[in-house]
Parts: sequence; structure tokens; C-alpha cells
Amino acid sequence: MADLLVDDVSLTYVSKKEATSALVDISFTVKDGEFISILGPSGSGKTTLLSLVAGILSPTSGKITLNGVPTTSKHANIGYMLQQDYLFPWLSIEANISLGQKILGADSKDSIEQAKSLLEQVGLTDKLTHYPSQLSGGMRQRVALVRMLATNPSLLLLDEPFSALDYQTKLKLEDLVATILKEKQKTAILVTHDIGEAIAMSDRVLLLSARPGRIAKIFDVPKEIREGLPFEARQLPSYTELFNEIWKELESLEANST
Ligand SMILES: Nc1ncnc2c1ncn2[C@@H]1O[C@H](COP(=O)(O)OP(=O)(O)OP(=O)(O)O)[C@@H](O)[C@H]1O
Repeated sequence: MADLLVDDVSLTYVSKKEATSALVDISFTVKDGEFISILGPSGSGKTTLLSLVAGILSPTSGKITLNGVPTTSKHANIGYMLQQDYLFPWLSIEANISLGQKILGADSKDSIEQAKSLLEQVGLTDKLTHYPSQLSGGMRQRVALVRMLATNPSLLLLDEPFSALDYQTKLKLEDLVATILKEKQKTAILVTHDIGEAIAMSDRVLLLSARPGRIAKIFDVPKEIREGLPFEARQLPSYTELFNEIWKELESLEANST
């Protein structure tokens, strides 16, 4: 179960020299099983927002709760996947995954079985004894996905997890992630610069304005896109329509900020 509430949140970074207002008056909810994406011009506060939801940062004002518990609490069960995989190079793939489980106390017999079945699903069972340097970028991100899911988090935060991959690998991994998350009915937030990826993977797309980031608009993704896999979604007329709508909106946000 995962119901996320972001209520009137603002964040100002304060250093000895200056104060930088990064986000202002952000409010939205993510319902259990929903997938939302966050788009916005560079510097609009996308990563800051994800760090706030992860509980790594505390809001300057406002509150963020997951199932009624502040996300800064150690009881909030949140998984993070980043552009870089941050696998430990000196540990085998199997050890990388089980270490994450051990740290979070998710190393019961059931959880270990679940991790094995996930590795099978992402086609990596023959790589268990390999080291990260022996794997391609796409394979490493698949390991990072398994490592995140193996701790059974209720909310998944994805910060540009596909952006360092070549285009074909990225499209394949988008389909794989979408399939697994749908099957497991996971709740997720994706930060991306890719409008197409945001549309193809999400139920809703949240657009931030230029810094300080405010919610400029929230787009509902049409049903026919949500029902299929991301690759197929990119062929639909409603995908192209929404892509153009978001593109224009982003252009006007960027133009207003310069
Ligand atoms: N630790 C920090 N201290 C001061 N300012 C910061 C800090 N981290 C981020 N900022 C500023 O806050 C604003 C939002 O940054 P953030 O990285 O969240 O934006 P973003 O939308 O993720 O950017 P990008 O699309 O370029 O990755 C930017 O102006 C950035 O320079």
C-alpha cells in the first residue's frame, strides 16, 4: 500500500553566502499503484522534489507523508533507482542484491526467493557470480532494478534511470520496468527529461515551471496509452497529441524563464 501526499511544500537551499528558492507551493498526491512522471526545465527542482519525497531532504515548509507517515521517518519504505547504478564493484551481482536486503532487514527466505525470481524475470540468472564490470550498462541497470525491488519498497523513486543508456536498450528497459511494476502494482515517481518516456510510462505527468519550481500543469495520460507497454504507446495518435501539447508548454515555460 502506498498513498503519497505532498502538501504545500517549499524548499529553499541555504548556504553561508545565499539562499536559493528551489521549489514553491508544491501540492499533489500519488495514489496506490499509480505511476507519475515529473518533467520540467533544467534547474526546475525535479531532483530536489524527489529527494524531498525520499526523505533525504526536509521541506522548508509544508509536509510530505507516505501512508500518513512523514517520508523522513525510517518507517517509510521507499526504494530509489538512479541514472548510475552504484553497484559495489568488489561484490558479485548476487552479493550486491543480498547486501541491500540485509541492510534493510529484508533478507527473509521469502524475500531471497523473490529476488531470485526477479533475476530470472530480467534475464540475469546466469550472471549471479559475475562482477558489475563484466556487465553492460543495461544489465547493470537491470541489477539495480532487482536490488531496489528485492527490498519490497512501497514507493519507488526513479531519477532518470534510463538516461545513460543507448536508445535501444533504454526502450527495452522501459518496457521491462513497466511490465514488472504493473504486475507488482507498484507506486512510482519518475524524474526524466524525456517527454516521450514520461507519457509512455505514466498515468499522469506533472510539469514544473522554471526555478523556483511550481506545478505548472498536470496532464492525465489517455487510457489506451496506460493500458499498453511504453514501446507500443509511442505508436498511438494520442501519444503524439500529448507529446506536442507538453512540448509547447515546456517551450513557453523555458521562454518565460529567460
Ligand atoms: N545543494 C544545493 N545547494 C544550493 N542550491 C542547490 C542545491 N541543489 C540544487 N540546487 C539548486 O536548486 C535548483 C533545483 O535543482 P535540481 O537539481 O533539483 O533541479 P533539476 O530540475 O533536477 O535540474 P536538472 O534538470 O538540470 O537535473 C537549481 O537552481 C540548483 O542549482
